[in-house]
Amino acid sequence: MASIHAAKRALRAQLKQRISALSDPEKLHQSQAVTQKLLSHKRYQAAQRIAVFLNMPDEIQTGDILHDIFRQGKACFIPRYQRGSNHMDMVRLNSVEEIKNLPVTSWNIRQPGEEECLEEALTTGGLDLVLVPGLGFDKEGHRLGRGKGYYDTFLERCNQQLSAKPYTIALAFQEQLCTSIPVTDSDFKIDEILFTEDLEIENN
Ligand SMILES: Nc1nc2c(c(=O)[nH]1)N(C=O)[C@@H](CNc1ccc(C(=O)N[C@@H](CCC(=O)O)C(=O)O)cc1)CN2
Ligand SMILES: Nc1ncnc2c1ncn2[C@@H]1O[C@H](COP(=O)(O)OP(=O)(O)OP(=O)(O)O)[C@@H](O)[C@H]1O
Ligand SMILES: [Mg+2]
Repeated sequence: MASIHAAKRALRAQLKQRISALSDPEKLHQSQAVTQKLLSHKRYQAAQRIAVFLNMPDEIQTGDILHDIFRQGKACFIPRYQRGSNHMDMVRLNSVEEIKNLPVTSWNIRQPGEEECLEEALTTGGLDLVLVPGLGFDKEGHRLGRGKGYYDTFLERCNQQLSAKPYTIALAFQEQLCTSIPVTDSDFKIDEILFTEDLEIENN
């Protein structure tokens, strides 16, 4: 167990370095390719309720996806995590314009303030699709996140509370593909990972 945590920590550091070496044009190019793949994906097109993250600088850029979700009239939910725990809710975002008015957390992520009373995906009809961020992925659908367990815990709650569990798609730069990711029992397997090139991975 301790060695898995150490292996995860080492791989996280390595992946952060690898991603930070990508230039802005390269990140933009890969983000556009992944976005195109997602927008033409059957699961995306059929989904009415979608959870999407507001990307950090080292993640696939989700701006065009957010615009498309609203253009298509789908319901959009974004993470609101609680610092110091592994609790995260997916809360309703009503328009793309709202994003720029959201406060920035100490980890530099835009998200609604805790005092705001917002529609929560899990109590108002669940989710059809969860777009999942992460630092690294392997072909089995294993995922390495940022080490706080927010998505693992959230997806576990989806399974407990929802009759239909959401489909999960991770969005990643090619550089985030690893030969294998060390995992424990609480790590959730992602249904599918979208990369730039012809490397898509399906796990069902
Ligand atoms: N765009 C985006 N939003 C997201 C996530 C994500 O991975 N991406 N999350 C997915 O979980 C949640 C936030 N989780 C996070 C977990 C760790 C760090 C982070 O930067 N940690 C520092 C070290 C923190 C510390 O130990 O004090 C670091 O990595 O340098 C950021 C976000 C919810 N929102
Ligand atoms: N379903 C769960 N319930 C309770 N604790 C969990 C759950 N999943 C993970 N954790 C705990 O969260 C911590 C971080 O887990 P892990 O190292 O897998 O993070 P991660 O998957 O990289 O992060 P994230 O999911 O936030 O992107 C671990 O201590 C783990 O035991
Ligand atoms: Mg995990």
